[in-house]
Amino acid sequence: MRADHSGGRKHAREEGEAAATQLATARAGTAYANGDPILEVRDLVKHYPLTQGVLFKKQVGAVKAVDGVSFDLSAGETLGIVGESGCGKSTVARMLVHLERPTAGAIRYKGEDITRLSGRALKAVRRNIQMVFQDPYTSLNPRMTVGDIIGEPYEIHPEVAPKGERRRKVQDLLDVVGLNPEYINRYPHQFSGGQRQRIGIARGLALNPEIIVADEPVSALDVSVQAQVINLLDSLQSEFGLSFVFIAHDLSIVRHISDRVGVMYLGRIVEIGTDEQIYEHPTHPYTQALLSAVPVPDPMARESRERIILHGDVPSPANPPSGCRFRTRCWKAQERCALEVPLLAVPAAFRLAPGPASHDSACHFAEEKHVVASREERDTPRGEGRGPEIEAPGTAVRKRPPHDPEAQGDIQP
Ligand SMILES: Nc1ncnc2c1ncn2[C@@H]1O[C@H](COP(=O)(O)OP(=O)(O)OP(=O)(O)O)[C@@H](O)[C@H]1O
Repeated sequence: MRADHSGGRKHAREEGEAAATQLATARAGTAYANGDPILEVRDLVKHYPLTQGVLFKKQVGAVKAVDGVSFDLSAGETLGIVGESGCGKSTVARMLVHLERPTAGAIRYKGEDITRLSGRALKAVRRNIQMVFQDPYTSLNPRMTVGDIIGEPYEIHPEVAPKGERRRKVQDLLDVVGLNPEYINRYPHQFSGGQRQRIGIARGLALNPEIIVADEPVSALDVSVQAQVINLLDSLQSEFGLSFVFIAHDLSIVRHISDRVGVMYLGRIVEIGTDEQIYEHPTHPYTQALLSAVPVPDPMARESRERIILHGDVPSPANPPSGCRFRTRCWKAQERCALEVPLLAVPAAFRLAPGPASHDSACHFAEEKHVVASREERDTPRGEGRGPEIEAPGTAVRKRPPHDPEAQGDIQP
């Protein structure tokens, strides 16, 4: 059934625009200038103890889920984090939003170490760093209305929206994410997957955060809906000056949205740089292998590229290899790789020759390899080497996401 809400749309839009201005103004006092590091993560570690025994538990080891991760996030930037399942991406995300306490390391927000904050100080910081979860089907409470779900954060932070203003604020947020504000009393099951993720995003925006940590926010969605949600995140970022940590295993999606990309393997970042550096000038063998596996729709480009097949499984994070963790699957591995942990830094070979290959890569034998089509190659017409892209009909980045009448037609009465 197609819901008709055209009458109230213009009014809702005007109100929504005012709301957007209000949200932006509310954050203006604390906003950092674009480019300043808003988040600095240093040597972050999360080890989960492995125990034995029922009555008397004895620690016999640890799952080294995250083992020395460092990166900066600049204001207004999107940092993508990619890697295979189990490499520690979600654990990093959970630590950033204080759902997990790090075993060691530091997270600095605007220069202040927030790692071990508690009580009021933690509450204040948490407001500014919000999370959007992976699965819109399970992350929304089916017994709560959309209005209650989006407005829930106001119970903990009533200073952001006093009781009398909450309904209006939630409606504004619905409008901001492209949903009809009149749907405020509906339940999650009455929405499609993409719409539910919009609801999750609206909840993430409720407290006017500066940083959004999005953990696989589109992995559970259909491809065409993925593009719509990505484009929504893109436009919200420009509108509210948000900084994103965007976690995903799909490299094409990460490229589409990220300014910089960090590649994780077995609890560590092995390579980090701008999207051009990582996708067009990767120097770490693991990044090259990951990129070589990205599906290429164009048959000619597909045939002409080299496919790197990695052998063996990812080792257990409870017992990672010595030295370089990737060495057991790496075709370049030598004795040194078992003995010395490669540092995440610009490799010596590229230090004196600045160029796109000159970026941080944790490999003793870092070497540039052209694996995916460059931007120019991708821009050439199909059939002449055009690479993968994300696009869905009618989803070009807009200043303000419109209500999506097609998707709203999905709503069940
Ligand atoms: N609470 C926990 N106790 C023990 N081990 C855990 C816990 N949470 C995560 N792990 C382990 O830590 C490692 C990293 O998990 P994490 O969920 O961060 O990986 P991921 O890269 O996000 O993978 P996915 O994409 O599948 O979610 C995995 O080996 C996982 O089994």
